[in-house]
Amino acid sequence: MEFTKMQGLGNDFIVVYGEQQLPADASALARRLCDRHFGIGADGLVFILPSDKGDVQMRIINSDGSESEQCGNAIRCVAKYVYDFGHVQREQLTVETIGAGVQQVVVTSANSRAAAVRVDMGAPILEGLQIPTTVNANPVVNHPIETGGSGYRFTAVSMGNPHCVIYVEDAPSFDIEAWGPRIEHHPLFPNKVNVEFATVRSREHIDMRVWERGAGPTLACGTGACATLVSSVLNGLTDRKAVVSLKGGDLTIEWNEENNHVYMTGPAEVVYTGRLQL
Ligand SMILES: N[C@@H](CCC[C@H](N)C(=O)O)C(=O)O
Repeated sequence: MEFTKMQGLGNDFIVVYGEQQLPADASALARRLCDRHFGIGADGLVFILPSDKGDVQMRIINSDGSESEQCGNAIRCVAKYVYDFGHVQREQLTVETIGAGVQQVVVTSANSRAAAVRVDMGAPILEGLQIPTTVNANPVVNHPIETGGSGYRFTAVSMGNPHCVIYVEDAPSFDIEAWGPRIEHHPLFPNKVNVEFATVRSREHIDMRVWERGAGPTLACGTGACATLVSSVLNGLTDRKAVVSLKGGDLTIEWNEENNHVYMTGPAEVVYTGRLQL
């Protein structure tokens, strides 16, 4: 099986193209291949599959073997893959996802390669039970969460996958390893949750660190950056367009007032291509 190692702001994926459907052993394969010592090493295993609704379908399996409904950094990698390798020779293309429908993607190219990718990530889901959280409110903003006496407050947003945004004094130095896993598995979130720890620096700039459901600490999370911007607008902390700075770099996120859609712009890179001995 051929694969391509790709990354978006250091959120890294093993990308497989050419399968007709998700392999039955995709979960076990992800656990094995994503292992950083005994496998290739990645945050997730991504399959680019045929689609009858868009140009391609994306399926993303986290490094723990669980499937996610959506992944912002992987969508940009998928767009770059199909554009750079000539599978879709258009700068505007569509990617079908499990949790967020068909997404419109625009590639900006340089020397016939995708240099930046802008994704219409669709409308955020703000209704508590749909996110899902057990909090029956719409939206779920600045809600208390008790975990080991922490007394944090969170805002919940789904971008197709669930997110819990918590504001802290200094996100870059925050101990996400201590708090991330407790909140990921908290009973408030029946499908578990991705956890974003954010610090608003100005109305156009947010620092964020992420603990991902099924993957742990990663260098960046596209859907997490979108959820953080939406949360920051709901809390009156930022304007509707801001740069979200992650450990792996910056994403520009905009929540459009007219159509309610969230737009994410950022890079994607090919690291290398290889062949798997299965
Ligand atoms: N890194 C991703 C999100 C990947 C899936 C996530 N761990 C989940 O389980 O929902 C992104 O860039 O959005």
